[in-house]
Amino acid sequence: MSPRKPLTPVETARAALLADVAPTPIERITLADAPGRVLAEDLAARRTQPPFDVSAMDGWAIRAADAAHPGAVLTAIGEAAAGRRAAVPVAAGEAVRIFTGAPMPVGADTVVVQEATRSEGDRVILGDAVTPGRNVRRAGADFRDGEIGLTAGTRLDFTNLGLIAAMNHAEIAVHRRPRVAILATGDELVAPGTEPGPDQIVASNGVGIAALVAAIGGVPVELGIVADRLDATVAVVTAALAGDVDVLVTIGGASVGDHDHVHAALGEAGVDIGFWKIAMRPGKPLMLGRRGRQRVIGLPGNPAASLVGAVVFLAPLVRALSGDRRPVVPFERAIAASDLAANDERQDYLRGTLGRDADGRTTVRPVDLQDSSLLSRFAAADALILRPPHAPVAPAGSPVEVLRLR
Ligand SMILES: Nc1nc2c(c(=O)[nH]1)N[C@H]1C(S)=C(S)[C@@H](COP(=O)(O)OP(=O)(O)OC[C@H]3O[C@@H](n4cnc5c(N)ncnc54)[C@H](O)[C@@H]3O)O[C@H]1N2
Ligand code: MOO
Repeated sequence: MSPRKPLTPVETARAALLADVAPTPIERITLADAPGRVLAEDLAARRTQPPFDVSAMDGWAIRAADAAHPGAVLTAIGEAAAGRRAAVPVAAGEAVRIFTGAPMPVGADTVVVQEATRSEGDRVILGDAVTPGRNVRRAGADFRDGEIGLTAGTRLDFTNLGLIAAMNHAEIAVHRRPRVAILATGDELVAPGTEPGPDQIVASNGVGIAALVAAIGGVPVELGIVADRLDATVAVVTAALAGDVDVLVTIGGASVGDHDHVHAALGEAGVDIGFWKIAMRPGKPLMLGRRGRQRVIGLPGNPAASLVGAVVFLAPLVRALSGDRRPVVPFERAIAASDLAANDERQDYLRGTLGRDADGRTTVRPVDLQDSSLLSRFAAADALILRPPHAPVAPAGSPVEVLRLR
């Protein structure tokens, strides 16, 4: 046997995967369809907000100079409400009844909250002296006409869609959702809900991968299960790549056994495999390839290897194809709640559960069993704990890097 080729470091493989991703073509959508999508253009305000000075409170619009002394008495001359400005300007000694969101009347510069006043007929009696400009929101305080409010590459959600609406865009340009075909391979697999034969199991990885793809804004395209035969695998892969998919994900058959045909099948289907065998655990036999603008990710069959491979490679790829300029979600700091063993040359992604210590710091504890076949332990985890290659023992209490799964 030939000596073993060194495994490719995760970061090397991922950098190559993401280096020249061209985002999918642009389409225009309404704001109702926008959550989870990524803006494909810089978006400028089509108006100034607020468009005029507005009152921040219910009260009286006055000239501050009239309230330089406590107990000043003014004459009420009209009303201004949100959507309806006062008909008359405010002159010295006058006040306009005003409500939150109403345009400031001409002549007035300050709003006195109603709780600080008393009125008798058309007389308004003020309390303490007021600060000029108080309770007035200036025109343009939020944004001005022509200003860029959001830049291309921004992922759209509840925090920024209101801004787009307020800037008066009803439609926006986004990148089309990346289409991700998902193909399971293996004679042992049957679809969920069917009765497995004596030596079979239920295919489960594709379900989780489809859910991940959908959650990050892609469109999963289920291709079902192909048998462990080279000709059948070549046929399905070729047909899949002839379709309108941006990414093909295969599951299983990635290793070196006599029934692992994916590497050969991808080659026969014209896929150029740039990487096979990554220095990671789980997920070592993972493949990264391309055919023209289409990308192929060959995930290993063990469930945790499939899902971790999808988190580490597929999710950033789908985000990058969507136009997201920060496709790799950074790990965050947590405190190990138990001792972590020293690591070998494969970057480890331990399944773990998050918690909090007495000081309010985020803690993480590996689940009891880390075998890559265990779906129950993956479902129990809410984070991956990163153990870099050759990391020394990390005693309980040491800082570690984690990635939240939910
Ligand atoms: N001699 C070696 N053997 C193995 C190596 C190695 O380096 N040398 N690597 C091991 C590692 S690491 C992994 S991971 C597995 C991956 O193997 P494959 O990608 O070829 O996966 P399969 O053999 O097809 O399946 C492995 C396991 O996963 C189950 N499976 C497959 N697909 C699904 C699915 N869609 N849903 C649920 N479960 C699935 C399958 O039944 C097997 O039990 O190789 C090691 N071997
Ligand atoms: O990727 Mo394999 O599941 O590490 O054992």
